[in-house]
Amino acid sequence: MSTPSLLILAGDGIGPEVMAEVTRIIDWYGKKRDMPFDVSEDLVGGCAYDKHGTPLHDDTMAKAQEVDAVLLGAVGGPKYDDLDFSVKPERGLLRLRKEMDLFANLRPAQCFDALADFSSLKRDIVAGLDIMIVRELTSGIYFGEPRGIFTEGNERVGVNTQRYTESEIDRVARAAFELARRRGNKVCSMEKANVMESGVLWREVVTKVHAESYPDVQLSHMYADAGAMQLCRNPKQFDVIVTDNLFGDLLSDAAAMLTGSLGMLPSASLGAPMANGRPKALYEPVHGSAPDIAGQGKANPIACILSFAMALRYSFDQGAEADRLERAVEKVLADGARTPDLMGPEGGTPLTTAQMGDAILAALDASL
Ligand SMILES: NC(=O)C1=CN([C@@H]2O[C@H](COP(=O)(O)OP(=O)(O)OC[C@H]3O[C@@H](n4cnc5c(N)ncnc54)[C@H](O)[C@@H]3O)[C@@H](O)[C@H]2O)C=CC1
Ligand SMILES: CC(C)CC(=O)C(=O)O
Ligand SMILES: [Mg+2]
Repeated sequence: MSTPSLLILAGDGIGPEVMAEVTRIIDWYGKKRDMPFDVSEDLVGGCAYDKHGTPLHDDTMAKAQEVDAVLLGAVGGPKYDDLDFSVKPERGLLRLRKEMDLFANLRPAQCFDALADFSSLKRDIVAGLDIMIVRELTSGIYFGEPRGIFTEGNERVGVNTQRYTESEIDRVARAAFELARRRGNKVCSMEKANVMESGVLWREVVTKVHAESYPDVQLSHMYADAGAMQLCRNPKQFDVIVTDNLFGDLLSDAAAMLTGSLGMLPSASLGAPMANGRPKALYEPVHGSAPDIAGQGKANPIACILSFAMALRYSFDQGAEADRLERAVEKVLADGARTPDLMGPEGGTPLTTAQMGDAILAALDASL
C-alpha cells in the first residue's frame, strides 16, 4: 500500500501555531507506530493572498484534490478586513470546501470529564456529553446567488441568498442518519420551517429520507432557535443534530462552550468516496485564527490535534490509533494540563501551546 498523503494548510494567526503541534504528532506516528505520512505544505487564506494575490492558488486547489486528506489550521485576520470579498482569506476556505464538494461537516462536541467543572454550564448538564453536529457545508446562505452589496434607489443593500436543492438536503441527511446508526441512533433536524421556505423543503426531504431508508433511527425536528436554547438547557438530549450551513456554524460555536473552550472542538468535512473508497476529506478545528492571542504561545492546540484524530478515523481507517490520540488528550487534561483558555479566575500556571503538545506526546509515549 502506498504511503498516505496529507496536505497541510496551516493558514493564518494561530493556525500555524496549533498545526506545529499536529506536525509533531504526525512525526510521532511515523517513528513510533510505523505509520509514515507523505506530508506536503502550502498556503491558504491571508498568507496565500500576501504571496499570490489570491487566498487559494489554483495549484494549491489541485493538490488538495489529489491527496488522501487535507489538514487546515485557520484563516483570516484584521489585516484583511478591508479586502474585497472576492479575495478575502475566508473565501479561500469556502472555495476549498465547495470544489472538494465536502458537503458533510462533522462537528463533535464531547465534554472531557476533567473539564466538566469548567464548562459554561453546570457539571451534571455537560458531564459525559457526546453529540455530533452535522452541518451542511457547501450550499445555503454562504454560497447562494445573488450575493453582493447593490445600490437600490439612493441606498445600498447587502444581499445573501439561502438556497437548498432537494439533492443537497438528501445527501447530508443520509450522512447524519448513517452516523446516528453507529452512535445513539437519534437524529434531530434543525431549520426554521416556520419562516423559511428552504426550511420547509429541508424538513420535507429529511422526513422522506428517514421514512424510506432509515425508519429504525429516531427522528425529531426542531426550529433552530429553540434548538439553540435546548442545546444550552439540556444538551445530552441530543445525539446527532443535522442542520444547514449557517445554523450549523452558529450551533457548533455554541456547543464548544459546553465542552469548555472553542479551542477544544475538532471537525471533519467529508465528501463523496474517492477511488480508494475513503471520502474526500478536510480536517480543521472549529475555531478561527484568533488574532487576539496569535503569536503569544497561548493557543490551545487540542482542537487541531483532535481533528487529526478524526483524520486517522475517517480517512485512514485507523480507529484504534484515533482512540489512542483521544485518550492521550483525555489523560493530559485529567492530569491538570491547561492552556489559558481552559483556566478559570482561580488562575495557576498555564501551559504554552508547545508545552501542551509536549504533554500529549508524553502521554502517547506512555500509551505504548
Ligand atoms: N475555519 C476558519 O478558518 C475560521 C476563520 N475565522 C476567521 O478568524 C478570524 C477571527 O475570528 P473570531 O470571530 O475572533 O473567531 P475565533 O474562533 O478566531 O476566536 C474567537 C475567540 O476564541 C478564542 N480562541 C479561538 N481558538 C482558540 C484556541 N485554539 N485556543 C484558545 N483560544 C481560542 C480566541 O482567542 C477568541 O477570543 C476572522 O477573520 C474570522 O473570519 C473564524 C472562524 C472559522
Ligand atoms: C469560512 C469560515 C470563516 C466560516 C466559519 O466560521 C466556519 O466555517 O466555522
Ligand atoms: Mg464558525
